[in-house]
Amino acid sequence: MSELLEGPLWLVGAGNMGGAMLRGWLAAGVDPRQVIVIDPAAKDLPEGVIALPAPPPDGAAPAVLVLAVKPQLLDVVAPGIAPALERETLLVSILAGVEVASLRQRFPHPAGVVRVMPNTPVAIGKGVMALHGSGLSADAAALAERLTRPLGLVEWIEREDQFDAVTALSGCGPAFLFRFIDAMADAGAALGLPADQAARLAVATVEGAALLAARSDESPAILADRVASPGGSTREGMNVLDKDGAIRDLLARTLAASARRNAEMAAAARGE
Ligand SMILES: NC(=O)C1=CN([C@@H]2O[C@H](COP(=O)(O)OP(=O)(O)OC[C@H]3O[C@@H](n4cnc5c(N)ncnc54)[C@H](O)[C@@H]3O)[C@@H](O)[C@H]2O)C=CC1
Ligand SMILES: O=C(O)[C@@H]1CCC=N1
Repeated sequence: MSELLEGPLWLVGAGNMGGAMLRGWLAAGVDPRQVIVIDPAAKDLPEGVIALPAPPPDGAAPAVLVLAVKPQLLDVVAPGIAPALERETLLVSILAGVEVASLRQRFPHPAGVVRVMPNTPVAIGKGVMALHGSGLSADAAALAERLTRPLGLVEWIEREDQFDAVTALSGCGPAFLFRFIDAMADAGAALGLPADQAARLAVATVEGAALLAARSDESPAILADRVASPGGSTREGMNVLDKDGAIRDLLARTLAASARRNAEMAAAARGE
């Protein structure tokens, strides 16, 4: 048994996000034999992890149940899983837009429920995990922390109604940044660089800038000013990004669209 986990963890759905969390946990020292993946189509599972198409027939409940299927599949998986859980099982859901009340409706036994909004960099321990708990004992909250800390930054979110915003910012955020990296690389190639070299430069520039921002006491605005010498070339470029609030407006509309979609998924899970 690892120190992270004292009983079995069932992972329902081991696709892009569930699989990334699983790799993060194993890298953090979880014993693969403590994990049961319940996913009829799981691919490329790490060695030692038990994979089953349905809950194990022995009737033993898991210590932790992690729900990681598409939100639209909630009502497909819940009837098969819910009866196998007990009051002490910690229910962890990463389903975008599915509220605690909607989870409790489908999974009535667990006392403690945690909504987690992760992102894919958890696979390398550099993720962001936003947590919102309901009915958590001190032990259950500590278990949720132990499980998420090795995967990256953990932030507890007081109000569940802030989850759509968190999802848009840090849950969806990696995809927006990957688009930004591609667009920067394409722009460099359009100026005459070989495409593969432009791609390497773009990734390394974003990596370095993000690490510098993370480690610096200065705000990103100050760090940007440090790059932009007065009358120099950075200022000319930033003038394009800043014209009429172009980049702020673009990101405000991008996050608002994602948050809106989350709210729609929440309504669907409420049966509206
Ligand atoms: N991909 C991401 O970056 C993030 C995803 N999420 C949430 O994670 C959840 C999963 O998303 P992804 O991993 O991207 O989707 P995915 O499609 O990659 O993975 C879903 C997995 O569920 C499995 N599955 C399908 N039917 C099943 C069933 N009846 N029983 C058990 N497993 C079944 C599939 O085989 C697949 O492996 C979603 O609810 C999403 O909102 C949350 C944060 C970030
Ligand atoms: O696209 C989605 O619905 C999920 C939520 C956050 C990232 N992926």
